[in-house]
Amino acid sequence: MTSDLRDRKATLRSRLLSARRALSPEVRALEAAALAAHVAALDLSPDQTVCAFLPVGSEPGDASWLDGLRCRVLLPVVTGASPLDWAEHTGEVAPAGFKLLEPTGPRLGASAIAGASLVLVPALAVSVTGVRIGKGQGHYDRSLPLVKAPLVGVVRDCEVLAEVPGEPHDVRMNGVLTPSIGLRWL
Ligand SMILES: Nc1nc2c(c(=O)[nH]1)N(C=O)[C@@H](CNc1ccc(C(=O)N[C@@H](CCC(=O)O)C(=O)O)cc1)CN2
Ligand SMILES: Nc1ncnc2c1ncn2[C@@H]1O[C@H](COP(=O)(O)OP(=O)(O)OP(=O)(O)O)[C@@H](O)[C@H]1O
Repeated sequence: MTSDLRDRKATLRSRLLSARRALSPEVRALEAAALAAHVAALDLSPDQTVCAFLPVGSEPGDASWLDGLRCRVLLPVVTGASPLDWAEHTGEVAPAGFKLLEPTGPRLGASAIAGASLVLVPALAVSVTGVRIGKGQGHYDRSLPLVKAPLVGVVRDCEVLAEVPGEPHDVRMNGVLTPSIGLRWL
């Protein structure tokens, strides 16, 4: 990666994170309720698997959307600089690195993501052409090449941008899920 691209990504990340942290608890609660309603309206059957995530910190949404999915939900587990591991969402979580809450159940292995019908991907922003920028550790970048199902970036409405600096390893999102609009295919 060129230093110019690295700088542009770092500047964009810090701008997006500052804006996220400035949001009031009231706005966050309204967004979380809206996202939970949107995922509850997705037409998933109980035998389908969705890879989702448990929002933390200033991320849009909260734990309530996981139950609204009404199917088998897998949550990510960080295992260092390798693809993410996965475990089933049962409601039991424990604090983990990066201020995350991770599921405590049996680890299913990195390949579990390949069996998902849909992957909801945390992002700081997604461009209108599907380029995603995340927290900068490459965790999802290393896992998404294993997926054949649709990839949906979960962001705020103002985080769907005209352009996001991308690299060859960035796997494009097929859609975005935002609090005001819900699921939009790109
Ligand atoms: N909820 C959630 N789970 C996730 C991710 C994510 O982005 N969100 N990940 C995506 O790859 C993986 C974990 N990777 C992460 C990498 C860096 C940071 C991080 O820098 N956290 C900051 C706080 C950022 C904030 O306020 O939003 C910190 O620890 O200070 C978090 C997660 C897997 N699980
Ligand atoms: N498929 C991959 N295999 C190995 N390393 C990778 C892969 N994809 C990305 N990386 C490395 O991960 C680091 C972070 O990448 P990038 O800046 O694109 O993060 P990001 O997409 O914002 O983060 P994340 O995926 O954690 O949300 C970079 O150093 C990059 O080289």
